[in-house]
Amino acid sequence: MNKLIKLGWKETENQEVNMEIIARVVTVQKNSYRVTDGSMEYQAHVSGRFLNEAVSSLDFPAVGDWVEVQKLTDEKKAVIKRVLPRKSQFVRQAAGEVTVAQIVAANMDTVLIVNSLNHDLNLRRLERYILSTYDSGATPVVVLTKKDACSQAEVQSAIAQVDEISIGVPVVAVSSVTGEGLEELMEYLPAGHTVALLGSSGVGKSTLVNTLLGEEVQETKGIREADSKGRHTTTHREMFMLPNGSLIIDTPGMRELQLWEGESAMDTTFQDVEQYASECRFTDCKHETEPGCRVKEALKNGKLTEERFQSYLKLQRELAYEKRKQDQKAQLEEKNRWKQISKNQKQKYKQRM
Ligand SMILES: Nc1nc2c(ncn2[C@@H]2O[C@H](COP(=O)(O)OP(=O)(O)OP(=O)(O)O)[C@@H](O)[C@H]2O)c(=O)[nH]1
Ligand SMILES: [Zn+2]
Repeated sequence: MNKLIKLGWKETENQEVNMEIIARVVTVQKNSYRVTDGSMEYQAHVSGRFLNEAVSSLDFPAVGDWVEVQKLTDEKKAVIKRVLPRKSQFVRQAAGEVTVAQIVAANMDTVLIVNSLNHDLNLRRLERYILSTYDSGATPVVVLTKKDACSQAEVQSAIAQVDEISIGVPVVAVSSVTGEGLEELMEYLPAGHTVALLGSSGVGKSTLVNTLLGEEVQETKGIREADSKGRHTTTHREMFMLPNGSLIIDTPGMRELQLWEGESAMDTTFQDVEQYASECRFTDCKHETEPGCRVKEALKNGKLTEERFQSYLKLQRELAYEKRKQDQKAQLEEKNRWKQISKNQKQKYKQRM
């Protein structure tokens, strides 16, 4: 039981389960998983019954999940019978011919939203990441990296800009080169806390993780093992423990969340829903109770799944939020412009007198 707490288990949750059969998913491969019970790692598969009863891709285990297993200790194998209810989850719409929703991280307490100080600070994207984090059920912390590459004035200006849009969200500036800010960051990553990383390519996520891990643990990140054809493949570890006992989730899927953004996502990812919506009787149809709603019709006859419709609505909400923000900013700029004009006028007036 103590072992599970070390893995991030919270005593207050899931009280009625038998601790002896609980494990946590650390890596997801194609159809198999690596799970740990705190003493040992197992290669795991879902049970036949699980496969039969699974309704959606969201039912399958994800990195960070707590699962009920049957262990075959001698063979270091396990069968996954059930996924315990998630405390938080990040869902990604994997675009392709058929769009499947995919959980890229589960049961994280905190999400580190990583941005680089020496690149353009994309505040819109940052807002979106903050929103997605709240939506996921976790708490966001904004991390601004590469502090060493910036002047103090630049750092302060960036923090001020971020503070303005991320009311109440902690902002920490760090450098993986000098180690500045890392101690402060660790305050948000106490032992037993599960943390996921979110941020665009190149902002310094890997470097940060490696710095926090310290050299001697670094090599656990890629375990080399032989696949079925005897080739050596590198298994990328997706969840690992920092020396202080906090757990870090860093999955490729989390990294790709960045691709799933903006209006273009609405067009490409939800083309089908947009098509239905364009055929609704009313152009401003909310797809709720309106007559002649093609979206409701598609939901009814199964052409559109409820799950997909909900993702669509979520993205729409995000875009609407963004637009509102942009409008507010435009209004503010307009106001400031008039303020300036009237100030100039006043000055002219004074000079005349
Ligand atoms: N000056 C400076 N450079 C850094 C720092 N952290 C990372 N870098 C550099 O930034 C570049 C990108 O760092 P990565 O850690 O690979 O970035 P990432 O976010 O993991 O990128 P992906 O793996 O593509 O998602 C590398 O060249 C790092 O050496 C830092 O604190 N200071
Ligand atoms: Zn409609």
